[in-house]
Amino acid sequence: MIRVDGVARTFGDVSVLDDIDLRVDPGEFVAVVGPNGAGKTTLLRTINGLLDPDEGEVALDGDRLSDLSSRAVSRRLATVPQDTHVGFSFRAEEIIEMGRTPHRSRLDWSDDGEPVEAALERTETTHLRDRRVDDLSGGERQRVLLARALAQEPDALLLDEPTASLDINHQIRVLNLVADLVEEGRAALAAIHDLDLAARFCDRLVLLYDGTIAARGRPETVLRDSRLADAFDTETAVTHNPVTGTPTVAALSERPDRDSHVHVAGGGKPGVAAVRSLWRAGFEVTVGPVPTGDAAGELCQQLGIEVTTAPAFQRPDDALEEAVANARKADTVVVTDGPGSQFVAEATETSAQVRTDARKSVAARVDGGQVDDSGVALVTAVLDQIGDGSDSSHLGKNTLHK
Ligand SMILES: Nc1ncnc2c1ncn2[C@@H]1O[C@H](COP(=O)(O)OP(=O)(O)OP(=O)(O)O)[C@@H](O)[C@H]1O
Repeated sequence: MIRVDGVARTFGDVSVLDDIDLRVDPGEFVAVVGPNGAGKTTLLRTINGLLDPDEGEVALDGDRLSDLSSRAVSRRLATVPQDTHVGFSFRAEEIIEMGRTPHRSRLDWSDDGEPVEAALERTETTHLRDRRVDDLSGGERQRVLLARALAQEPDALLLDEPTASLDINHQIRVLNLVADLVEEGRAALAAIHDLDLAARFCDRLVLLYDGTIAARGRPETVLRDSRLADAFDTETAVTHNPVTGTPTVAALSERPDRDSHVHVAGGGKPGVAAVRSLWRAGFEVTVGPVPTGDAAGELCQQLGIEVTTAPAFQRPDDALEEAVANARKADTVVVTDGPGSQFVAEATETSAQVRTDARKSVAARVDGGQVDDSGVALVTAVLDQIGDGSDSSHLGKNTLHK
């Protein structure tokens, strides 16, 4: 088990890690995620003893790292580094045999070779055993270093970007292998840039940002945490991969900042198209009511947009009241011909308050409620409606679909 207690580390006067607490139990695969320079490698190097923390301590199976010899640490913990350059022209098999060093006594260098054979097999590198490591591709070298870590027969694994040089097939194979090793009772901590892979294979994510752990927990929770956008300095949308069923994250390009609020009435395909284009164009958007489980409602949840929902085929009294309140606050209301829109249309058409308060009335009935794929016509109509024609002229597919 890996335990990190109150670890701090500075380089010069720059604090890279500050009061980090972390625990990885046997049978757990944890990913450290975070932007470039967040301190992921520094954290891993502090855990394997290559760097001393300025404050705090690291323990392996309850023993303080500072009390263990480097051989003792290497018997418990193996590292697959980010930089796979070895520096000497060894054969792959010789590199993997180095993983046995912590287990050999100084006098007896005999070894049954079984762990090396097993490591070659599990990492599918047997065919590379006689090749010189500096002739191998980056991905092949990365698998050889994973094999060296396995030959070490550790209880815990540290992996720094283990899939960085791997093709999509080997990414999955290597992470499946790590997941299998974890299921056999090891603990694994990996710095992983690819949030989708981290979410798919790891039990927990730890978001490292600004020297501290900004969020931690199950992948779905961390990836939906608002601090993810701060950490990566970009808005993100989290959806579910229909094949793996695990979260997938899209970084979104910067939205223009428009100080206008649009309420969208109606879900389904027209609602999705309207929400997507208005959101991308930078409006504050509210939506509703839409039927429970509606695609527009799901999109809103992924984008963090306020949406009111109600069971289909029922008059959505409470949801309608809320939606009309949002429509009343909005600068304009877009009524699409998606499900649920008729209620707001009725309410806004009969509500003098909505008509007068929101500059309001029902604003954009673009193409009879249909929204074209690019959304340009809709966004232009909304800008015209609220008297903000300033930059509608350059709105094009690219602006809206980045
Ligand atoms: N030996 C060092 N001397 C000075 N600064 C260092 C040293 N090692 C790391 N740093 C700095 O510490 C910060 C964290 O680096 P680190 O490599 O841990 O980040 P990372 O999260 O692994 O980044 P990446 O995702 O780019 O691999 C960076 O600003 C880096 O420049």
